[in-house]
Amino acid sequence: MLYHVRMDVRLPADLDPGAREEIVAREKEYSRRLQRAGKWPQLWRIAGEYANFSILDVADHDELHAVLSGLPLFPYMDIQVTPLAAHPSKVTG
Ligand SMILES: O=C(O)CC1=CCC(=O)O1
Repeated sequence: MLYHVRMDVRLPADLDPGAREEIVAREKEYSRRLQRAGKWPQLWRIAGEYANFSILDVADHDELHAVLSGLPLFPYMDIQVTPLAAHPSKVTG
């Protein structure tokens, strides 16, 4: 199943710079592992914001929740999920 996900990152302004660097590095590694596995096929920065639009390709809502709640930055994110269905006018092939 495909999901459109918006993630807004809201790290505390007073977060220790070393802790910030460490959690962002873990986030990068976590997302790259999922990208290589084909579960995170699209990742776009929203221009001018510390936020992204992503497309996640996972089995179901439960796997989506597991992926999102496993994000190192999950405690510092606002997340909006939109499940995607096939559009009848889409040309395929
Ligand atoms: O920087 C972000 O938008 C948060 C994020 C999600 C995956 C990643 O590598 O960073």
